[in-house]
Amino acid sequence: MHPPGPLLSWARLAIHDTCVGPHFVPAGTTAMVNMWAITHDDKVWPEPGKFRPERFLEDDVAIMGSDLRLAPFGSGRRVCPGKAMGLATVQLWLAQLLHNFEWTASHNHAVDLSECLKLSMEMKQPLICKAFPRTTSTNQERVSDFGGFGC
Ligand code: HEM
Repeated sequence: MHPPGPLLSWARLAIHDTCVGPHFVPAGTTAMVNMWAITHDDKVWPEPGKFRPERFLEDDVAIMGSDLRLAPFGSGRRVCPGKAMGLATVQLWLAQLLHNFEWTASHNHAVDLSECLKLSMEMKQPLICKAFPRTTSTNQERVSDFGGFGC
């Protein structure tokens, strides 16, 4: 829903006249896929602005490129060749962070999911949260305020 690369692909050049749905695309046209617009279109995703991860339990959506409602790695012959590695790496980071720390929002900084469009999609406001190690006996010792990246 928040594609890290909002403009999915680098520019593509139509080398022949062609049609995409009802749209005629003449040869020589440069085109880009705006994945951000697709994932924020309420005709495609009900209430796209809401953080509702359970939507993926209700509707099984393939993310490897065969379902164009959500294709963070692109699709077709130029699909990301690192998609399996990317998924495994992100899942490993996330699992390790959740396994080793308990996370809470910072009292002083509310979670703000606003986005800032750059070459990649960044958070407008840094995500500030507190991490408590799960391994300490009290489990209450504050380790750090973790500041994510923002614009
Ligand atoms: C979460 C991690 C990743 C995301 C979200 C991602 C996303 C993307 C996207 C959207 C494209 C453009 C696809 C298109 O044009 O249709 C792409 C292309 C590409 N990615 Fe990734 N990628 C990730 C990880 C990786 C990794 C780990 C590697 C290599 C080890 C990699 C290598 C490439 C290459 C070489 C291309 C260009 C493919 C081509 O133009 O033929 N990516 N990636």
